[in-house]
Amino acid sequence: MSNLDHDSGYGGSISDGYINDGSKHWNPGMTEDRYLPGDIFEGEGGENGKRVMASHVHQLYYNQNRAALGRQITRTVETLKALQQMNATWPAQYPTVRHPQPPKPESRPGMTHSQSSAGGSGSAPRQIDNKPFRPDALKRAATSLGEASSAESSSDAEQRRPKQPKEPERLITPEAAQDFSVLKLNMNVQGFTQAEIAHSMKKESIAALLDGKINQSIKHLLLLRDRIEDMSSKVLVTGDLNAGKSTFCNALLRRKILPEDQQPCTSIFCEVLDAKENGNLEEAHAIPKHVTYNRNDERTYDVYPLHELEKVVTDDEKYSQCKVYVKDSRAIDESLLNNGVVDISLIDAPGLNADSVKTTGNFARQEEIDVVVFVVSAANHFTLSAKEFLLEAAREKAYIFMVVNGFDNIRDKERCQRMILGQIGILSRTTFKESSELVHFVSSKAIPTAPPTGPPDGGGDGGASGGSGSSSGPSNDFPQPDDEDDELIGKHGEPGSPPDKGKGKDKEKIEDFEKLESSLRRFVLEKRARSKLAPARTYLLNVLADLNLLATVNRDVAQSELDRVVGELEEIEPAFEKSKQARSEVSDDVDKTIEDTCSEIYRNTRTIVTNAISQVAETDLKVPYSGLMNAYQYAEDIKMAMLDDISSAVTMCESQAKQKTIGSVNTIKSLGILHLGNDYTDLTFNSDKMFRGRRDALAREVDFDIEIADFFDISGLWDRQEKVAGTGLVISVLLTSAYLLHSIPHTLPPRLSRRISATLASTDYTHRNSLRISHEVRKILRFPAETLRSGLQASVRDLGEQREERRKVKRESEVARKYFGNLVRETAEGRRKVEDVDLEGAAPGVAGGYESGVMV
Ligand SMILES: Nc1nc2c(ncn2[C@@H]2O[C@H](COP(=O)(O)OP(=O)(O)OP(=O)(O)O)[C@@H](O)[C@H]2O)c(=O)[nH]1
Repeated sequence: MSNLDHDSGYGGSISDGYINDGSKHWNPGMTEDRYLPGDIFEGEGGENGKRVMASHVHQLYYNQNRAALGRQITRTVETLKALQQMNATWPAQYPTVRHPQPPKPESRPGMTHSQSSAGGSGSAPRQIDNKPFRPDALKRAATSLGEASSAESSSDAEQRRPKQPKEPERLITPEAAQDFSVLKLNMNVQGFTQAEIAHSMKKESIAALLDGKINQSIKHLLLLRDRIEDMSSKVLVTGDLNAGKSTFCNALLRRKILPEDQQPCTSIFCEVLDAKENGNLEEAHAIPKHVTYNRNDERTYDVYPLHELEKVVTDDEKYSQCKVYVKDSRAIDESLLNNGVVDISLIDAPGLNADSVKTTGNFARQEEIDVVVFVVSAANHFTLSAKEFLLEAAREKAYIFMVVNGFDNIRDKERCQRMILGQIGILSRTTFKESSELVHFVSSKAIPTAPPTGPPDGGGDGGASGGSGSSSGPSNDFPQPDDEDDELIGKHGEPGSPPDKGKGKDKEKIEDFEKLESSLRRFVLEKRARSKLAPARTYLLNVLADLNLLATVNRDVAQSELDRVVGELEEIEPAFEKSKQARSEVSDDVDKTIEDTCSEIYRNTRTIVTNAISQVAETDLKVPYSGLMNAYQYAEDIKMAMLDDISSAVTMCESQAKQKTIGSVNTIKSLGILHLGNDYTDLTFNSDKMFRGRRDALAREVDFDIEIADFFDISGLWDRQEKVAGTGLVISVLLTSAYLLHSIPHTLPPRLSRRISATLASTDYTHRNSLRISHEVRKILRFPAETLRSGLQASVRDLGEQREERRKVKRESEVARKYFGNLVRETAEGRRKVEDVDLEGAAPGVAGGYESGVMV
């Protein structure tokens, strides 16, 4: 305060000589702040000087607070926008879950973990280490409370976390959702709690809802910023019918702008604004009912000159309200409208009665109304409507500025004060407590006013002479009191006589009114601080608390996700490598199995068929020889028997190949089961179907006619010829013939066998059949081999995809954990800053100043 005594607080000291001539001008270029009342230096030690100083300091604090809140709003909007982006890539969890709170041993239920996994792997994982690898199925978080009843600290909970990656932990309580105020999601489904609905919803849907909430919040914050940056303040003047509201407004303006009448006349809301807001043009804009006013659009109002205002204010049929632009050329330290600090507008409301009390109550509740001034007639006290209004308004606006008007009419002033203050005590305790600042007993009519059209008379110096304004002197037109106890000056028997003639008394009234004015000014400034800054402060505190909770939960969720995927990766990585190795090893094994099987079958078939062909002559074919007559048939039979023998050798080879194939199919199958487990697709293999397509048409192939030569062993014949040489020709012929006929069963088979063998050799029969059989086996084995190979391939691919997906989740979770970790810090920091914005006890010498009634 000692500094303040010497320093304006705006960066320039008094000795800078800005305004040391005491001139009542302000210098807008000097600082950002606009309020610099000229009488700031008048009597430094005087009460007025201190009051002015105090409001000066108040303004300084106001600007500091306003700037701090404005900065925080900007920062919070940026934070929300960043959260929206984050939410798009990493859908934020809506905390129906409670993150581990600092331990509250008495009440806290044991925590149960559940999760919603971001997993979502597209395909089933494969077997790892011969045991099926099955990450847990996706789950949404579910409400679960209190399995264990004993208390548990966060670090206990931390330690309790299983080493193996299981479900990431979520600590669920539906109450956490209740902790939200601004970002609370509106999920109303009858019969379900918010938490239940949240749990049943997809993460993305919740993220989308949250996104909407964030948008709303950003919009609201921007409105709040506009509001705190708005330099205007609206003062609603209301009160009973004929209490003198219009007269009071005129007195504040020092001009008779609003029509005053003995009878109730104001029937619409009249807002009086500085003409500067209307291009310095004095006029009234009457706004027809159901039209939204836009000063720049003349279609939205009718223009009236000020002296015709009466026509407008009484016409509640056509108009709903009117804006009255007036010039207020009083000095900034005197003028309420043009005060150099805020653009104040006065709203003269229609008098209260049973019909209007609701409308006015609603009007007063509007956000833009910073201050409510209640005008009550000193003679009439509070009517029923007044009481109803005040009780209702007290709920919204703790303090009401009370103007007890027509005090000039009261003879026993002390008694009147006592009675009215008593009533105020009942109607608004808070106002009563600050009554020295908030309750003023004045005579508005005693304040000199200039006519609506004429120039303002320039302020209260001497203009109060005779107690009359330039256009309307005090009169006895003030309503007569109902209360018999009230004693009115100029009452019965003195019609028309002024209530007070003494010049000294008028001066007193003017002083009282001026006191009211400076109180009102302080009150407007302070209330403005509350009504403009408090909503921003409260909202910021709420939104930052919500963000902090959201961030804390999501940081924990991100950490859990991270733990989970890191654990899963520890299993997947080696499984993936193993699976890749298995793929190539098994592929080689299978190739080898097929190759070995086929070559063995080829070799085996070749040996057997070759043997069969070469040995067919020695085989007992069991074909009876029934003499020469049937020799030809015999030869045919022998030939067929030989071919059958060879065919059955081939058939035997085929069935051996079948057996071999079954064995190899089983080998491949066991390889599949070994490496793919249950994911191995087993094919049904029916060996009976093998070798059915191509019948061995051997008989057709060996299609030669039996020749005579086949029956004779020529070389044997020549041997014989030698032996029988010397015997007679006939005997010789006979013997030879007999020998030939006799030797047919011996000579025919080798002969036929040779021919068959030669024919088969010429068609490469053995090789062809061996090849055919081994080819068929290869063809059969290729199926399970291919299935196994593609199974292994799929396993590698799946594990690779799983690995990639987990890696992605890991990366995202790391980003999210970091982001939300920062957000936790940022929002806590932001909240502290906003908490530091102290709107209650702001300016020293102002806050609490009402208590004593003197600003110190
Ligand atoms: N004696 C005396 N008369 C006053 C005072 N203030 C207002 N009046 C008179 O009271 C009557 C009503 O004043 P208005 O200002 O029209 O009252 P109001 O509350 O605006 O009336 P409505 O808006 O119509 O309800 C007028 O005749 C004023 O001259 C005052 O301080 N003393």
